[in-house]
Amino acid sequence: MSVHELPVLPAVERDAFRNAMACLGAAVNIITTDGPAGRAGFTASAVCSVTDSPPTLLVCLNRSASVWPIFRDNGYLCVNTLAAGHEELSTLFGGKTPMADRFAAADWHTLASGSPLLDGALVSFDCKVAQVVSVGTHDILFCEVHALVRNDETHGLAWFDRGYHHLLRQDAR
Ligand SMILES: NC(=O)C1=CN([C@@H]2O[C@H](COP(=O)(O)OP(=O)(O)OC[C@H]3O[C@@H](n4cnc5c(N)ncnc54)[C@H](O)[C@@H]3O)[C@@H](O)[C@H]2O)C=CC1
Ligand SMILES: Cc1cc2nc3c(=O)[nH]c(=O)nc-3n(C[C@H](O)[C@H](O)[C@H](O)COP(=O)(O)O)c2cc1C
Repeated sequence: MSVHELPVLPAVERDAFRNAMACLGAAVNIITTDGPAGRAGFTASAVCSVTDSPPTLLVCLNRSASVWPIFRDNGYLCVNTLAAGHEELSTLFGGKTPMADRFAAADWHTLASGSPLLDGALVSFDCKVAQVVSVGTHDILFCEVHALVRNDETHGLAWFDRGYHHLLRQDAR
């Protein structure tokens, strides 16, 4: 049997990787949870669809974030995709602000899972965390979607080139 030698590839610097990732436009989301471990929320652009059967999305959360143990212990969360105009809220949930101040800046409803739904979000996904996989510094939370709330009147918000950009719906252009 022949042994196939795998190529040894060079490492990419962390900053070069981040500069490259800044070229990828992404939706901006506030991920929330509330339960026995308490209430928490953080801004995340590392969110994407995994499969529609069962409806599942993933959220990548840095294990060094202050909110990490709260999400680990509650096991339920809501992905609130931000709309145009939510830039300040996104920055507030982007770190280093006390949790009470983050939540005081907007209006919320409680979902079946107990997680806070952001009033005026473009769309909200109420989820149960079905599986967690650790890769490097982050946990990948695979989230089964159990309820949806859409707000079809608002425009979208994207994070691109380290700044916010409004995404207008077709009929508004
Ligand atoms: N996946 C993540 O954990 C992300 C974290 N952030 C955090 O938000 C702050 C501002 O970010 P930017 O202004 O976009 O500038 P930045 O230079 O820190 O990041 C540029 C891009 O690299 C990626 N990135 C940043 N930190 C990462 C991490 N720890 N792991 C994996 N990918 C990462 C993201 O795609 C980000 O948009 C930073 O503290 C950054 O660490 C931002 C986006 C994603
Ligand atoms: C635009 C933006 C996108 C972010 N995306 C992520 C992400 O996908 N995953 C993540 O772990 N942190 C992300 N962060 C950083 C977290 O929001 C931040 O670490 C979190 O609020 C916890 O901060 P704390 O430890 O000060 O509480 C992002 C920040 C910003 C401003």
